[in-house]
Amino acid sequence: MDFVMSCLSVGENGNLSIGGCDVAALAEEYGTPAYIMDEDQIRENCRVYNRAMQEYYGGNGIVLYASKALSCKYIYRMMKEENMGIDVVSGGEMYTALKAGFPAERIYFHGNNKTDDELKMALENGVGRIVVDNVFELESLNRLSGEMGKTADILFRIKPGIDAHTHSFIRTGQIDSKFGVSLENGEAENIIKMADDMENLNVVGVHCHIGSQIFELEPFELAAEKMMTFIADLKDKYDISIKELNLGGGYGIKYTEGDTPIDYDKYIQAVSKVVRRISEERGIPLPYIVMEPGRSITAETGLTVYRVGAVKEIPGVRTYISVDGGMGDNPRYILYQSEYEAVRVNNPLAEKTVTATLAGKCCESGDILIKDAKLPEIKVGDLVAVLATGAYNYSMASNYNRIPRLPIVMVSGGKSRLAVKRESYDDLIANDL
Ligand SMILES: Cc1ncc(COP(=O)(O)O)c(C=O)c1O
Ligand SMILES: N[C@@H](CCCC[NH3+])C(=O)O
Repeated sequence: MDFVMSCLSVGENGNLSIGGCDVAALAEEYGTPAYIMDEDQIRENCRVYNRAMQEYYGGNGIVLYASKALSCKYIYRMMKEENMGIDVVSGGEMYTALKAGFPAERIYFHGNNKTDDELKMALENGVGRIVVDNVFELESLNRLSGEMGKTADILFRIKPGIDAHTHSFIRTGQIDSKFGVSLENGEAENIIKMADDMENLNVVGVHCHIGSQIFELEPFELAAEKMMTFIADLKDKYDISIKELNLGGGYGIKYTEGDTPIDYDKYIQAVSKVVRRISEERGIPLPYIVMEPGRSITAETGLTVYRVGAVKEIPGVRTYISVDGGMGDNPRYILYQSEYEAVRVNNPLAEKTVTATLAGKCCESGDILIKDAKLPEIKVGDLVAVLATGAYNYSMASNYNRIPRLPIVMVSGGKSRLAVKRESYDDLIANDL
């Protein structure tokens, strides 16, 4: 039996090990609960994408890390070192990246309701691209750019009308979505024509993102086909040249044994064939390609280690194993009924003889990490690791019940260090007046 995360192994002492570090020793050193991430694996994932960009597009493009998956200064510094760009979706993410010294020109600013202050911040700092979502934003951006004496390089977020098979909350490419303008009814075409006449804006590209945790090739190929056709139509009809095509992220990862992600390399190869074919057929130059993977860069590189505080067997009904974290550090079950796998830190490959629900410590019945998890015998005091929590956990964490947020421990080559400190009770009251 294997782990769902390839960076895990079993150490000589029989404990779970990540990036050459004993998880029990890390739990001792940094306390529980804690996120533990394999830095080398994050870097390798970036390199897989950068190599694919080189191989299939001859390097004519950029890979952005969609930093909503996990945003902190440490990771932005890593992304800079790995020659990645980043996607930010709020003033807060942008601020964090800039404070980490991330180069502004490699930042793409997304969002369906950017405030004037956020747009000004992007313009002031020379953020590389602003991905415009709607006509109101377009007008604000043109006005603000004029007032500030700047020209903004923009892309448009477009709904290509593709319904990828994933949880309805994380689908974004279909017509009924709050994100972007739609291809179908001429909305996209109209807004681009409008922007083309605006003095302070430079229309550089188009963007789509069809959803997240997608396991199929076809929706990506279809999106690329629709977007390339749209680019060619704009050229034919209005002589508008779109130089940049941003195809978003969304590649699925392995949370449980049942998940069957495709090699990222294969997605990129398949999509590049579509892009090249339409470029030839329609006689338009190959656009500069942008990709925005988030989850697939960090999810499988991280785990969350918890300590068990209570085991409650309700005869004939269910057994609850309660740990010292929960929906505050991982809200994905309560939001999407997401599935995870957990292992006992000691002897993690022991036979799974127990079915029990791994519950959090929040005052909420739905505060569950894994419903009916398959586990080995677990007793109070044991350490349990929930796997593949490296994306959309820390970044979606809350202080519900005034529980301090967890630290992020990075491991690399058998050594560990803190990327984010554990919040203290004083941090919790720091803004209380
Ligand atoms: C615009 C945009 N780009 C990229 C991503 C990253 O998606 P994923 O983490 O699924 O790769 C998202 C999130 O779904 C997004 O909204
Ligand atoms: N936050 C989501 C995905 C949304 C992606 C952002 N558009 C998750 O945890 O799966």
